[in-house]
Amino acid sequence: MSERAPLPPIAIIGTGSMGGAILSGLRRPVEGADPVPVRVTTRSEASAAALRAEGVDARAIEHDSSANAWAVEGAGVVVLGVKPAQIVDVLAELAPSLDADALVISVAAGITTATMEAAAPNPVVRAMPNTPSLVGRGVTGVSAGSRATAAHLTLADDLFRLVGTVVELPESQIDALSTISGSGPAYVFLLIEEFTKAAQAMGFDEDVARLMAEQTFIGATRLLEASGDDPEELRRQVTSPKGTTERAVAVLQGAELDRLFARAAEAALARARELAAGS
Ligand SMILES: NC(=O)C1=CN([C@@H]2O[C@H](COP(=O)(O)OP(=O)(O)OC[C@H]3O[C@@H](n4cnc5c(N)ncnc54)[C@H](O)[C@@H]3O)[C@@H](O)[C@H]2O)C=CC1
Ligand SMILES: O=C(O)[C@@H]1CCC=N1
Repeated sequence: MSERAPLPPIAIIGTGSMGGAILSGLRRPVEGADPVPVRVTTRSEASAAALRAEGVDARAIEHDSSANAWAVEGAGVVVLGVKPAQIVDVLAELAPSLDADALVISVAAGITTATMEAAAPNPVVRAMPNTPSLVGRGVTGVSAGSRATAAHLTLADDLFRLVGTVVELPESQIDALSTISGSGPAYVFLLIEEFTKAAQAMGFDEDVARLMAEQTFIGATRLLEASGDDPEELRRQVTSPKGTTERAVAVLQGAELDRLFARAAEAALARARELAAGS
């Protein structure tokens, strides 16, 4: 996360929530390191203009139909940040413009390296990041396709290490990782939303309710990180015997919270398989 490995020029095709998070990580200044040259594209001219206003080399396909070809010209790494259903078409369209050794990295849910390899002759890596990459605290699973060498995988690792932690794993586990760390920030934000509503139901104004809910989550996760203790031990420290927390935790466990999380992850996995099948 701290040391920046020298990276070749990078193109990001599709700079929305996830592509934008990766872009922000890449643009964070690192002492003693030159900025990584990055070209990015979006569909709409409005979002490309907003990026240009922040100093990003951005073009929109709506405005310039050759924008994607421009972005990949001379790029050593091409990150595909478009929707899963667009990956094959976008990659096939890009194929004639790609440098032969350019590494293509897709972050799309469900789309396999075999599917990408059928669309372009380049080496491919499949990655599953998450939006905390925006603040350098992402978790990214990476898996190499059949044409990618160890050096290509290292390149993908180096790129995603700039925006957080990287886990190398077999492609058969990428969808499962996605159900936990890829989607996980949404589960956390949902819990904060529900926690806020519970505070409002107790009579607090929305501002105070949000402050209590958000700062409690942030404080608890900082404590988890700083202490190095297990979450179970930290929970025990809050749960006084015969106290108030014990009652609340009993309600949550009585609602089979464990099964609920397992079911949610299974639902996400099933959807990844649908996306892989093109639906
Ligand atoms: N949002 C998330 O937390 C995560 C998303 N992903 C994956 O990232 C990909 C993108 O998802 P989001 O960022 O959420 O979607 P998004 O809708 O925010 O971003 C998609 C971007 O692609 C651009 N775009 C559409 N067609 C294009 C084209 N032909 N050429 C160039 N740009 C084009 C759009 O303008 C937009 O900027 C998906 O494949 C998703 O599975 C992966 C991990 C986490
Ligand atoms: O919801 C999705 O399909 C993407 C993949 C993981 C997080 N967002």
